[in-house]
Amino acid sequence: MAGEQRALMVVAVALVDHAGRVLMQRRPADREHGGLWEFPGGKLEPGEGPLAALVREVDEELSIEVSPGDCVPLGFAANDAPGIVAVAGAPRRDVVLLLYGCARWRGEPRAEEGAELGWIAPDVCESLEMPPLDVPLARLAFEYAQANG
Ligand SMILES: Nc1nc2c([nH]c(=O)n2[C@@H]2O[C@H](COP(=O)(O)OP(=O)(O)OP(=O)(O)O)[C@@H](O)[C@H]2O)c(=O)[nH]1
Repeated sequence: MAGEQRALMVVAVALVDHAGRVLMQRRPADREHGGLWEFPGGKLEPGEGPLAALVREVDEELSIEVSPGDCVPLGFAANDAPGIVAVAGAPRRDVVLLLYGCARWRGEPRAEEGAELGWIAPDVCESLEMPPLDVPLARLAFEYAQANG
């Protein structure tokens, strides 16, 4: 329906290496959720499907190439679920975050300007501060990393 308010759809990837670590990105300090560690990704553009958005976002944010066939849906999180606590100062809106796992890519991941990248081991994950929807998805990411790293 015209003018209907829909949830913001965001797609993200858990890239895993052979040591079972997961690539995470620290958001630039001056942005929403600044300083928090998240799975790389971003918003779907109008008319775009989640896999197309994922391929585009990893190219833009990490300068790497992934094939849709190498990306496995791991799960999703939405902020109307019980237990999801918004970060102070973040706008109130419905967001759905779709997480994919991926163990194959071309190129060397590079951080975009102002961001930082880290290969995160499972034992370090607990100590990272993340945006609310990335928190429940981290468990799925590390399970995938353990099975596919
Ligand atoms: N990963 C993640 N993103 C969230 C959560 N909650 C929430 O509002 N978002 C928002 O979802 C959007 C993700 O898209 P994005 O990564 O392309 O956004 P951005 O601010 O980096 O880039 P932009 O300049 O395109 O807006 C951001 O506006 C982010 O703040 C969450 O819990 N996890």
